[in-house]
Amino acid sequence: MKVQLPVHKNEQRTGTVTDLTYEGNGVVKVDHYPIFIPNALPGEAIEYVVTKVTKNFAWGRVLAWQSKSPDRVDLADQRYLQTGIAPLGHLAYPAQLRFKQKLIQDLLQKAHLDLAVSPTMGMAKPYQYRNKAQVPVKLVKGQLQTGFYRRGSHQLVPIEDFYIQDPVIDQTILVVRDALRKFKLTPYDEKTGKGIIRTVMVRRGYYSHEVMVVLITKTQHLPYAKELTATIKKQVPELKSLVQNINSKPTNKLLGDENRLLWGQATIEDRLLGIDFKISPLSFYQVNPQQTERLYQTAIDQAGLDGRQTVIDAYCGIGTISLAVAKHAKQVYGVEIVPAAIEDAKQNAALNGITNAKFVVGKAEEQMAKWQKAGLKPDVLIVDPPRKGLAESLITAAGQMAPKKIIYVSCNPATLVRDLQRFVEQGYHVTKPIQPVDQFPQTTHVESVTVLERTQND
Ligand SMILES: C[S@@+](CC[C@H](N)C(=O)[O-])C[C@H]1O[C@@H](n2cnc3c(N)ncnc32)[C@H](O)[C@@H]1O
Repeated sequence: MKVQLPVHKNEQRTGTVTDLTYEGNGVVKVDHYPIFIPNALPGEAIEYVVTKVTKNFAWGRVLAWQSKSPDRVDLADQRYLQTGIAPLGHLAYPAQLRFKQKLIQDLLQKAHLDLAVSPTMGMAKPYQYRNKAQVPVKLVKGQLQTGFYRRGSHQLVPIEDFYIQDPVIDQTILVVRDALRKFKLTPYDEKTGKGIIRTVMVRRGYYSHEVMVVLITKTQHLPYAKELTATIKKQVPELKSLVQNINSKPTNKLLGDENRLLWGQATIEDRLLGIDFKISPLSFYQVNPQQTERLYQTAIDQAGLDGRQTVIDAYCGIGTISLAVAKHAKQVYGVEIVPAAIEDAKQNAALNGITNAKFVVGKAEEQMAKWQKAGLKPDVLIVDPPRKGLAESLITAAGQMAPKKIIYVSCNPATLVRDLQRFVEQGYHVTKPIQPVDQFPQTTHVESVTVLERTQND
């Protein structure tokens, strides 16, 4: 039987936006049927056209505004919305912070969890914060360009000012782009498999100001390598490392496994929470150092350490939290699935003279069960999982290990709320308002810190 839908494709309608989705799209409802409309904000009356219809929802595009939200800001460049560089760039920053707080509140309410959420900790300057850029290189109208892909496509939109990146990184990308043009290096073409340059990656230490440039190539051979090096070195005074990374596979994966040092050092250094880190082209490193410090400091403060505790840092990555915690704990154990990250964590521990942090490669859920069987009794468990949240077996093992406190650093409120319900079943309860911290201003990402304590002592 054909379902009668309340709207049809290409229909022009008027409506009032009632909500903003977790992806930053406005929502207009027709008889409870939602239509998602980019660049439309709650409270706005709009004329729109329906662009796509499915059984449960539709998509639309704004044709005109009859009234605009007081929270709307005129984004100077619409390309930031089109590419997804700044999907909330049209929303005033205080409203972005409220949006992130409300997103967690709404999910808690849906799950019937009566918990408080503090106002989101924001940045004084919520742009130009990223310490790393990865920009594709493509031929556009016959000219080599750097920029960003249009949302949901591989169509390059040329961009010079990336708005949320350190401006020195933006300038460095232009130097590299112009050097590639000068020596007529060809961008890699996904369709034909021909061409040389795939992506340019630039990192700059927030405290150290050291710059690393990585040219990701399809081919082993990089023509004019000497000339490119000399040009980039001359025009980027803070350059410390210039690397060619070879990625010859037809893949969406950004980096290949092979690095060739073209000039300078193989790594750059920066600091986080007073700890020095060496960063190589393949290392994971947090992209908003200022807010990472606030996020992790919040987590560490909540752990209430006085030098006597044993702490587990599950999903420890390169050990940022573990190493910062080590100063305030008796012993720290970190587990992480990526071997290279654990290598970095060990090296960073040595670099900083930290001897009370042990790092293990493995799945956190399996390692937790092993530690539990071996009789490890942590006082505090810190978890900082990827978006999919915690494995149920980890929560069970945590329940059996019975740490007094669990600090949950989350980058996805939906899985956070699911996991909080499971922790309640394991005898834990949330003792403080959940603290959102804005790690990615102008985007829809929501990070937060939650403190759980054991309900009954056993
Ligand atoms: C949000 S990051 C944590 C970053 C870390 N706190 C840092 O500062 O480097 C999540 C980490 O979990 C790791 N991971 C993903 N699944 C895992 C698993 N099953 N067990 C252990 N680690 C895992 C990822 O490789 C990633 O490093």
